[in-house]
Formats: sequence, C-alpha cells, structure tokens
Amino acid sequence: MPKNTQVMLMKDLSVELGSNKVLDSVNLAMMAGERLAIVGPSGSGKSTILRLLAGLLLPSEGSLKISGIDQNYLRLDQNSPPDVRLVFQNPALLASLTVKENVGFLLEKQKVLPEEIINKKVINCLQKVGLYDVADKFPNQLSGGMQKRVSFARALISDSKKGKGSIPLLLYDEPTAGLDPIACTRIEDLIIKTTEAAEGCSIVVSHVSSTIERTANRVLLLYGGKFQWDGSIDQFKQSENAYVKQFRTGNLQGPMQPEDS
Ligand SMILES: Nc1ncnc2c1ncn2[C@@H]1O[C@H](COP(=O)(O)OP(=O)(O)OP(=O)(O)O)[C@@H](O)[C@H]1O
Repeated sequence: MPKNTQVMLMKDLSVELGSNKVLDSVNLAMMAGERLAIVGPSGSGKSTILRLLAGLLLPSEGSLKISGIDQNYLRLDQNSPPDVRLVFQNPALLASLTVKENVGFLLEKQKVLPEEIINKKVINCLQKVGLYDVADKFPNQLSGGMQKRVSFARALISDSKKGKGSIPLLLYDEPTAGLDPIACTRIEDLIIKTTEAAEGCSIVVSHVSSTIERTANRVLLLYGGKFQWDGSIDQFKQSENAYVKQFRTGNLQGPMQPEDS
C-alpha cells in the first residue's frame, strides 16, 4: 500500500458529552502503514476516540474522514461503511453461535459468498491466530485466551463488499489489560500478526508499556481534550516532555492531575 495514502483525518474535531468537552478541537492525520498507540490517564478520552472511529458516536464539531470519506452518520445508518474493525477488551462473542458463526458473521450477513468459501475463509483466519479444530465449538467451551484469539480471527475477516484498495483500520481497546506478562506477549504478537495479515493500520489504546512499545510505531498522548504529544515510539521512550515523562514514570508530580481529568 502506498505510504502517502491517508487512512483517517480528524479536523478541528470536538466531542461534548453532557457538559464535558472530552475532545477539544483535535487534529490528527493517520497514514497507511502507521500503527498508533493512544495513551493518557483514565478519563482523558481514549475510548471516545475509538467510539468515534467505530461509528458509535459523531463529533459535536469539526470533521472526521475515514478513507477520504466524511463520517456524517452513525455506522448503522451508513450505506457503505468504512472498513473499521474493533477488537474489544473482552472477546464479546455471541454465546449462542459457534466459533465459525461468530467469526464468519459479517460474511453470512452479506450473503455474497457461497457457504463453502465462507467456511474456508473462517478456518483460514482461525489458523492464522493458532486455533485448530474449534470451528464447531461454542465460546463457553473455550478458555478465556482462546476466546480472545477468536475475536482476533474475527478482525481478520475481510469485508466481501470492499475493494482491494481499501485499507482496514483495526482498533484494539486495552487488549492486554489485566493479563500476566506472558499472556501479554502472546496478545501483542497477535496484534502485530493480525494487523499485518489484514494489511491494515492499527490503533491500540493501552496503559501497558510493553504493549505500547511492541505494537506501535507512533504514540499520541491525550490529556485535557487535546493531543499533548505526538511522536515516534523511539522518541516516546526517551522524551523529556513533561506529559510523556509523567506517564512513563507514573510520577504523581506533573502536569496531569486527577482533579483536572
Ligand atoms: N455518556 C457520557 N456522558 C457524559 N460524559 C461521558 C460519557 N461517556 C464518557 N464520558 C466522560 O468522557 C470522558 C472521557 O471518557 P473515556 O471513556 O473516553 O476516557 P478513557 O481515556 O477511555 O478512560 P479509561 O482509561 O478510564 O478507559 C470521561 O471524563 C468520562 O467521564
């Protein structure tokens, strides 16, 4: 994919929730090949950004473009929605459907491809995340870790109605929260593998330093409704910027204080 293709653009974008201005005139351009980590203290608006990109929320002011198209409607009201795939913190699988039905849900709904092709695609996606012989099982017959893998396999399914040119945007919401360090490494590997296999761009929201460092090539720090810092992962690891330093070290002293957030 050409590196100069713009995948997403936020222009003077604000979001007000009740009396709270969660995002305050933010600007952000994301290009093909970028893997972003969005970091910031609790309540700084990270999930709000993911909700905007997933089409669950619209900006109060300003504009959001995905693949060059202005997002003026919520996702369910769009005729030709952009290819944005959300991997939730918990696997969010439908308990009454088999693994195969969960992963192939979009393709079944679209009724474009024949059943045997859908089956092949689903098995292929499951194998890519290291799952074998689970297609006919129900989610509650799998371990938590396996369920998480199923949710990654679901993000690998490409929309049969999308042209080859479209670049999928994969969103990962706190994918390693509460996991032990070894499970973290497995999920981080899976994020990298899934994003590569989908030939997409990724945005990871995470507080976990290994996840930020291993899955992203660019980091944005969100606080007070604005991106306070934007740079490469190598710059993030060394930056003397007061926000970045406080986030990295967990210092109580610094520009980010709980009463402000
Ligand atoms: N429906 C809502 N109505 C009013 N305020 C809301 C609503 N949803 C979220 N907020 C507020 O918006 C702000 C941003 O919330 P958001 O969940 O995006 O933060 P976050 O950075 O993802 O936090 P965390 O790291 O704790 O998940 C918070 O102050 C929150 O209280």
